[in-house]
Amino acid sequence: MDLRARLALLFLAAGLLLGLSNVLLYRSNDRLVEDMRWVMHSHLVRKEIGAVELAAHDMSASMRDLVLTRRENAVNEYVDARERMHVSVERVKQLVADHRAQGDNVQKLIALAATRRETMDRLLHTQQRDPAAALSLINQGSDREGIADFTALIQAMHEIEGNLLGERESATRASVARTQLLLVVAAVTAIALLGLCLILVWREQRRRQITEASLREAAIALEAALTESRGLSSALRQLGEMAEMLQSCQSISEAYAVARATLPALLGGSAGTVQTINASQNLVETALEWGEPAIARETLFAPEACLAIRRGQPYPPAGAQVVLHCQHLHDSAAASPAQYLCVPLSAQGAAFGILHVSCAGPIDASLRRDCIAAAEQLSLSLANLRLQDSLRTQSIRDPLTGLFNRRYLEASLPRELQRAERRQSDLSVLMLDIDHFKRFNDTQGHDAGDALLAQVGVVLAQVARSEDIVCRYGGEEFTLVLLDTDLDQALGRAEQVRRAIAAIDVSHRRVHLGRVTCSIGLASYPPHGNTPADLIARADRALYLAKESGRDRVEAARAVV
Ligand SMILES: Nc1nc2c(ncn2[C@@H]2O[C@H](COP(=O)(O)OP(=O)(O)OP(=O)(O)O)[C@@H](O)[C@H]2O)c(=O)[nH]1
Repeated sequence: MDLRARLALLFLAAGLLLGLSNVLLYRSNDRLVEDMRWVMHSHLVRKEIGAVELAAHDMSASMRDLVLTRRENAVNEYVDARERMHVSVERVKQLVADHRAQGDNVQKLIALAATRRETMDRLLHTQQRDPAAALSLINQGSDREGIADFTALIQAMHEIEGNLLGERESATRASVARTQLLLVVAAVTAIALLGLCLILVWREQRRRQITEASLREAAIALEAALTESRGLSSALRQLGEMAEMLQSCQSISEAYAVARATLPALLGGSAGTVQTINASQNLVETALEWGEPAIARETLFAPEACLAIRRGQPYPPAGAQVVLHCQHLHDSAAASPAQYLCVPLSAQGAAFGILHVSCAGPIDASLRRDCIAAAEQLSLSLANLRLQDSLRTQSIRDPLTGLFNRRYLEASLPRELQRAERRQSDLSVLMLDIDHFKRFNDTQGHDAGDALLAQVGVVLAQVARSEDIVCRYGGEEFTLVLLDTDLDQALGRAEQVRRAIAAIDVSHRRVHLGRVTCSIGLASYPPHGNTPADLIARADRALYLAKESGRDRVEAARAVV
């Protein structure tokens, strides 16, 4: 039942109760008025009986006064007392008409009063005719004839009326008490109902206040949710843009450029860095950074120094008490554990780096969420690009020496020749073969042969310029494409290579295997040909000549006639 219905019911009950108590009060009041009227009536009766007695007494006194003193005014006083007694007797008669006993007494009183008047009237006549005879009658007590009966009757009537008065006063007191009780009951009931109404209204008001407070809280929560949702949608949009851009990256450096451009805005208010574990898996290196770090950090550190890398999970964990700190952060991290976050960059469950952020204040839930989401995107993209890099490397590199393979040579030599043709520049091809490699293999073992090939690869990479293309052509044969290099320059470079190979002190499993030499044949564009096949064939033939001529030497192709 709602408040309005309850209040209506309560007011109805209050109305009924107050109406009932008013009716009872009204009736009780009527009764009280009636009782009081009867009390007044008894008082009046007693007063009139007293008036009759007084008039009778005055009649006797004035008669005696007349007879004894002959005072003229005494006659008038007698007449007045006589009249008063008559009037009072008549009044008493009217007043007690409702009461049988008093009614009977009144009849006697009328008779006795009449007798008293006759006795006194006779004495008055005697006084007027013969004062001495009147005096004699007074002295004989004639004036007191019937006075005893009269007085006794008056006493009896007084007593009856006194009893009646007592009863009526008791009834009046009872009426007063009843009325008072009713008044108290009505007042208490009214106060109780009023109190109940007040309690209901107060409870309703309290309920409304609570409802309003919860509505206000809900509105605040809604506003916060909206703000968070706006922030979330903005972060999602930025993350989406970053993911889209990362997808179009073809190299890790491009991915870092995208990350450098998007992370500062996405992780607003923070400073951060993306750091990756190097190929040797022993150092974490800085790939990119932004902002002024709130906590000083190392740019190069061991992977174990980062708890996020160790645990494979963001660190510090959300809401947990931080006891340990990442060792790549300086001591200030201990004083402000909530101000930094390291999120591992991982692929197939293995961490290959971290996204680290730090703030001047505590890192809030939304920044934490965005960091984790950004790290996921970066992980996916970087892992993908690393895989692509690795596949690309596998497809163009020789796994033993790390040099380009023959496939790469066959793809790049035509391109470089075209470019040389366009630029009208020179280009030379060196074919290099290790001397008596079979013998080396046979005497030192195949593994030692592999080690030698790897060392030759290292030396060739060292002596080559950055623009040179150094390939393992196959077996123990190597090819160097020297850009912008004419025949003379190529002869010089070839000699330099030969000496470098000859200088290798070959060792395998800490065992020195002696020296090794190589033979080199070279051909140049334009003098020896203008197609890759021509240049390779002529360089190969020059190599054959070098072998034939005793090995450990450089031979140039014969000029085309
Ligand atoms: N260990 C090792 N040996 C290889 C590899 N590829 C080719 N060989 C060996 O290289 C040797 C090449 O020998 P040959 O071409 O006959 O000539 P050579 O012994 O180098 O002698 P010359 O070229 O005449 O000086 C062969 O025994 C091959 O088995 C490789 O990847 N590793």
